[in-house]
Amino acid sequence: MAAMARLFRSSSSSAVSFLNRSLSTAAATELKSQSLPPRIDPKGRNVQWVFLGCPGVGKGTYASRLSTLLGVPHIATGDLVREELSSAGPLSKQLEEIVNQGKLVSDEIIINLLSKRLEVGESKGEAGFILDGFPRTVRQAEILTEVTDIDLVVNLKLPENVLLEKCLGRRICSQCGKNFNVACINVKGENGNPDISMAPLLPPPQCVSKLITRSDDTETIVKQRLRIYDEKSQPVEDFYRSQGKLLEFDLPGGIPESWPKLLEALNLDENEDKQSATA
Ligand SMILES: Nc1ncnc2c1ncn2[C@@H]1O[C@H](COP(=O)(O)OP(=O)(O)O)[C@@H](O)[C@H]1O
Repeated sequence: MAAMARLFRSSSSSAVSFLNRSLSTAAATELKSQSLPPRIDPKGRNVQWVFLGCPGVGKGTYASRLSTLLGVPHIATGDLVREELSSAGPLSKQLEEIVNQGKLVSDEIIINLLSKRLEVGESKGEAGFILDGFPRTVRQAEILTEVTDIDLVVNLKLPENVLLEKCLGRRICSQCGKNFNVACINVKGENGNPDISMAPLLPPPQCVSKLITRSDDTETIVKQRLRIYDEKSQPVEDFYRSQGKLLEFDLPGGIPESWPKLLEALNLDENEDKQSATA
């Protein structure tokens, strides 16, 4: 990640102006040759990963767990948007309208927010990254390809009716920021797919009175976000599939069933990696 931020800056006075320029020109081609070494995890793998998946699939949950395990930052563009939205800055009103209609923020704005986040990370010496919610359009994916090498793209999948229930059950503690889910999901598998059950992820007593629901987690807006995912983000899956970087992962259930299987699919061992990551 520091590599990515440095790469942006090496061609211009700031990462923000670099990324903005790359939206309108093909300037990034020249930069590609200046790539810096990526972050390598203790087992010798690169950790410059992207998490794809529909709203509510659990990208944030699994990306965040993996970021702790591998010692790389979890960067969620949805969080960057929400931070900007609540900051009462110049973009705040505009972002609120877009997000509450379930639409995507413009590539320009999202790249600005991501660049700023990368610069902060660079100043702290961060290396590697797990991106969650970016790229969400083929244009964003193309820009990312110009500025850094992505090693792996994990595509998390759940049936649409489960996604809707999960979004509607999502709750966030306004104090500690942790995510919970009050939905109790039991969905019969269709067309030969297995049944899916997910126990609620309930908050501890100290969070109960502080729970909030995201303003875009209403049925109408979630359905709109799912529709927009199909239209704008599904092609991003194809983009990475054609490069052989896509790992498809059908979530078998909630965290207790899915987490060990995801680690297995990624060829990671929780205990071993924790030890070597901290060695
Ligand atoms: N890469 C992106 N491009 C455009 N808009 C984005 C991007 N990432 C986040 N957003 C905006 O922030 C909102 C919330 O994002 P996120 O928390 O990732 O939600 P979701 O649960 O829909 O995946 C999105 O609906 C969209 O308006």
